[in-house]
Amino acid sequence: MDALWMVSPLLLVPLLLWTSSTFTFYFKKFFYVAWMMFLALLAIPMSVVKSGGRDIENMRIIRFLVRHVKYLLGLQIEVSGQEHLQLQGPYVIISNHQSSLDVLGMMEILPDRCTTIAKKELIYAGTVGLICWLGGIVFINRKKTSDAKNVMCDAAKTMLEDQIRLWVFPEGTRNQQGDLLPFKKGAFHLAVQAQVPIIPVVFSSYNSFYHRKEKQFNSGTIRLKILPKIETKGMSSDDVSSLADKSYQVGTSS
Ligand SMILES: CCCCCCCCCCCCCCC(=O)SCCNC(=O)CCNC(=O)[C@H](O)C(C)(C)COP(=O)(O)OP(=O)(O)OC[C@H]1O[C@@H](n2cnc3c(N)ncnc32)[C@H](O)[C@@H]1OP(=O)(O)O
Ligand SMILES: CCCCCCCC/C=C\CCCCCCCC(=O)OC[C@@H](O)COP(=O)(O)O
Repeated sequence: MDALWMVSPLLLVPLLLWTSSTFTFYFKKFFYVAWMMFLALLAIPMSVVKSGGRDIENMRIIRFLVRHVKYLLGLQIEVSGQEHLQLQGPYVIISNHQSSLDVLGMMEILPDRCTTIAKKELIYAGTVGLICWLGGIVFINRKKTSDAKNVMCDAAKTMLEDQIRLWVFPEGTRNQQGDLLPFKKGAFHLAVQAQVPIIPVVFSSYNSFYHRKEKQFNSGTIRLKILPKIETKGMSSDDVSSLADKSYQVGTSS
């Protein structure tokens, strides 16, 4: 009987851990990274067999493999305005950026022949880095604006030559404050240089289920709103600032 009194509190420890929201936060975060690394490990040989190397068509494999992950994390994704993505040819998608969880929403609506611009550090993220490279993700060095600009100028040409769509996070970094950081200009130069439309996508705030600082990661719903295109035909580099301002207004009012 004495032994039972001693063991019972010990048995409570894992139970308390399991129900603690901090434990759930770390568990889900760890699981998310580990599972994405595992999925990337599957996607690498599939991509090499399908395309023989770096090819935007590999994004189809990534999209297919990632779509179930939301269920494993207790998340639902609701999409509105899907019709705005039904455009022929290249375009630039811009969206707000809260967390690495944005990848789930991105893969929910990612059109064919669409890849993204990412910080170059991502390429070192193990299997995830390698599959990003195989998926044609365009890596930029944010610390060297001139390098980043050159890469994006080349991307504008490739978009037209290879009929590619690009997803850019114009805030340039993650932001969980529920507002929009000032927009960087790269996405707008890109769209103007390629003379292609911009399609804004707004992710709803994750604050109702996910808080990095407070270590909370509950079940919840991500709402993705795809907005009508913003034309850039006939615009020049002189119009980039006003285009960025207009896109920012559209984003904040949606
Ligand atoms: C199976 C499992 C698989 C799992 C794999 C899942 C794969 C999914 C991966 C998802 C990855 C998501 C990654 C997201 C990120 O990494 S976000 C961070 C990286 N992205 C960005 O930073 C994009 C936004 N940033 C920009 O566009 C910037 O403008 C940048 C080009 C980087 C330059 O930075 P900076 O100097 O800080 O910005 P400014 O905007 O102030 O620009 C300075 C001046 O340069 C002019 N400029 C900018 N770009 C251009 C250009 N392309 N051409 C000409 N000129 C340009 C700009 O106008 C400024 O000059 P002025 O002040 O206007 O005179
Ligand atoms: C060698 C092992 C290294 C392990 C690293 C794990 C990498 C993460 C793995 C899986 C996560 C799922 C896909 C992640 C892709 C999302 C990338 C992302 O969101 O990058 C943040 C970037 O936009 C802005 O960066 P900052 O906010 O400026 O900082």
